[in-house]
Amino acid sequence: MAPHAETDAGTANGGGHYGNNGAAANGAAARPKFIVNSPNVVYSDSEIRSKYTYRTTTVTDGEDGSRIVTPKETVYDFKLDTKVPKLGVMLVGLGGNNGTTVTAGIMANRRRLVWDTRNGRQAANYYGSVVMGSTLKLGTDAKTNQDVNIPFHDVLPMVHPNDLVIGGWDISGMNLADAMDRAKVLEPTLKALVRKEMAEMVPLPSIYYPDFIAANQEDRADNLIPGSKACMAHVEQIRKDIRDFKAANNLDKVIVQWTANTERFADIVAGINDTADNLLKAIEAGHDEVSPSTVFAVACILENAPFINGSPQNTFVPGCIELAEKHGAFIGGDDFKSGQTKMKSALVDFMINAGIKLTSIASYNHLGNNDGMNLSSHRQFRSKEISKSNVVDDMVAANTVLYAKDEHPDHVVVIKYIPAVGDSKRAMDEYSAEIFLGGHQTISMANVCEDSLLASPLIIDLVVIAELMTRIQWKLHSAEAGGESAKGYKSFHSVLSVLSYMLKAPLTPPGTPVVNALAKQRAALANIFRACVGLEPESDMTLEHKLF
Ligand SMILES: NC(=O)c1ccc[n+]([C@@H]2O[C@H](COP(=O)([O-])OP(=O)(O)OC[C@H]3O[C@@H](n4cnc5c(N)ncnc54)[C@H](O)[C@@H]3O)[C@@H](O)[C@H]2O)c1
Ligand SMILES: O=P([O-])([O-])O[C@@H]1[C@@H](O)[C@H](O)[C@@H](O)[C@H](O)[C@@H]1O
Repeated sequence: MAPHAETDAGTANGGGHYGNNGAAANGAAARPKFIVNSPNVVYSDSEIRSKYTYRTTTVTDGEDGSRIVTPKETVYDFKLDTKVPKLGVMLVGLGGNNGTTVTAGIMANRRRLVWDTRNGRQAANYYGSVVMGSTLKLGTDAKTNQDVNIPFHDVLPMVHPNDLVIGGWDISGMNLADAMDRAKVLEPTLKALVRKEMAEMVPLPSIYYPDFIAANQEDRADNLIPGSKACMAHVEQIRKDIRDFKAANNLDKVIVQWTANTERFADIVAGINDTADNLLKAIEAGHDEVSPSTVFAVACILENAPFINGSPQNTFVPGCIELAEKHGAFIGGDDFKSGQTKMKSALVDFMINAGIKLTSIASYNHLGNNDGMNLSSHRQFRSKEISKSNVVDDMVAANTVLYAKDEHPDHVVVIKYIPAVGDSKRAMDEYSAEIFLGGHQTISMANVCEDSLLASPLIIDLVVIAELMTRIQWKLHSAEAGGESAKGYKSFHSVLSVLSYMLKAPLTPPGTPVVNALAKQRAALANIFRACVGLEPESDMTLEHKLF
């Protein structure tokens, strides 16, 4: 049977979000899916303003060694621009497994494609995207007293992924149809339906500094901007590419995301990449310790295009973070958290918060895609080993009942390259723990992760949420703030730690703690968006079901 063409204009991806596909993408203000009935929330044609009381608890040491716990309230004013922009996303590594998969996936959803598989007809979907595939609790039904849950995408006006305009760069000049074949991720029947559109897409030439990725990547490097180490010409070319892409597609904004190969870590060198000024000088001087990903990040910061790093290398050297802060540009990273590590962060969260003393984690996987081949080189593997290992640190440190200071579970990360399995990574993990009265619990897990089908929805979430964050501003409520400085609204800090749910090694503003616990990361995301429309955090206390 021939691949099924597009379904009729069904509702698969219609309504159910702010406006219809595209309707809100022309910069028009999106119609809210719900109205908050509160004196603290004011709606206008282009904004939602809310007054939000943020309640925390400070702990101080009492005189007798006790602890004094003081509830604290900070009143904020939030301002949300409800105009959903026409958004472009430029992927570095567009021709890779993730790049081709996310591009074809958005095409399939936009056209509501249905194709044949050996298990029957398959319709396009956005499963695995927290924004498009999950819900959050809005409140309790006044009549039935039951939870009312809404699509996550409906909580605030967000770009719909069907409306994204995609482009990007790759050191491989292969068109996306051939690159999709090279990736070996998608069903032939789906590929047939998007082949024509994919074949028309060819990645822009990119910068290639051989020392930063595995030597085994050299064969595909045939689409290059001249020059094998950092220089300002590279920064300016990338900036021009962003401007040209924005103009050619009549875009309001562009977000850039690194889904290119994992690089080795860059050495942090005083006088080279430790400050913004030194980093720019180092690029001007052609210093060979500046990586391609850092050059892309600098170009995006200077072009005011949010830049997200989906790989584990330390793209955001201190000078890069300082540059983003100076320019008020947004950055986020690092390393998509797609399958094995997402499971790890959830399982460790459960075990440690259940009072089970996790004593060791053996985290092995093998995969056979090009990412795996790149990671078969030790220096690139080391970047990944770090991001996959640090993901439990906060949960362990928070439980001083189970762990003494600086005590932590043994944790080994192994990644092997086995071409035969392709993109279908096999993860095998063993979690050993001590339980009651000297007992032991061992959890052994096999987890087959189709890496690009798991990572692609994260690429979408990172883009949609990062764009939304550019439209949220805050200030201390005037009654609290007093001085002139409180009168102007500010954006969130340049480092978008709110993206942590999608990332293995969340980048946070300098000096702030890293949270890896998966439930906390998702709660932070949902509750920050609730606060933007004046709603309290979801506490799950459900006193209404307990006190009567
Ligand atoms: N589940 C996942 O797939 C997953 C999860 C976490 C992180 N990642 C990371 O995402 C990245 C991409 O994964 P993938 O499976 O798509 O890998 P891939 O090797 O298939 O694709 C990477 C692409 O980047 C290109 N490239 C390399 N250097 C470049 C440069 N300087 N400029 C432009 N393009 C460049 C390569 O030619 C290739 O097409 C990897 O770093 C991987 O570690 C993937
Ligand atoms: O599934 P996950 O741990 O989140 O992430 C994946 C790793 O398990 C795998 O080893 C690596 O090759 C991929 O690039 C990705 O990082």
